[in-house]
Amino acid sequence: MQYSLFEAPRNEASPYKLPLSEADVRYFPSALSQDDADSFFALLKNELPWQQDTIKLFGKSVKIPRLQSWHGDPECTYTYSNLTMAPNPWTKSLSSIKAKCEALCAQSYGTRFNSVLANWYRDGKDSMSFHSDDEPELGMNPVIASVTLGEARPFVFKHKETKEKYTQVLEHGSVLIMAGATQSHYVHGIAKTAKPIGGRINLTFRHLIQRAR
Ligand SMILES: O=C(O)CCC(=O)C(=O)O
Ligand SMILES: [Fe+2]
Repeated sequence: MQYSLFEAPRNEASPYKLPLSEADVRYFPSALSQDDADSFFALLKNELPWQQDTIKLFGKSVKIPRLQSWHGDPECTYTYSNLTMAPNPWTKSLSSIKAKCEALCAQSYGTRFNSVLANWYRDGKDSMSFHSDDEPELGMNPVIASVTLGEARPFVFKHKETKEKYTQVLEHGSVLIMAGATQSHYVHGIAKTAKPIGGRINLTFRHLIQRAR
């Protein structure tokens, strides 16, 4: 059977390009096989040193509504909402998922990642508020690869000027690549839900630029 361009099965070789103006976002629904996604979920859940960090918001200390773990090459210290994190080392699973993301990026961007922020959303009460990944150490127009394991959650983009929203459900084993001017024009986030849902791990692979000391 022949597929027309529009009926082509969604697979790793043909990402879905999100219909967002002034952005470059590609979605690979089954970048990881079901078996790999299942085993990485179980491994990472147990092996990463998850912690609930505290950030300063308007002068007040607040616990973030999820657990996090920051990993990367030794020089990759990261500052996020006044929180400075020294990197934990790469684990075998993280390095192997990183290689997969680099392969997906190879043709269009050639990005090599040197760090990853892991987030553990324990249930529907855990969330991430709207933000852009636009810290100076990410440089202009960063390429960020976001891997989802576990419960699928809606990922919402909101245009900074028009406020227009677009939602992509991020499924188990998927990879979403944000590139180009995406961070300049959009914020993104994961909302809370009252539905009884399971846990989700998200990994955002990043390339940090070293600042001159
Ligand atoms: O959990 C997600 O899908 C989003 C994570 C995210 O935006 C981030 O880590 O910067
Ligand atoms: Fe983000």
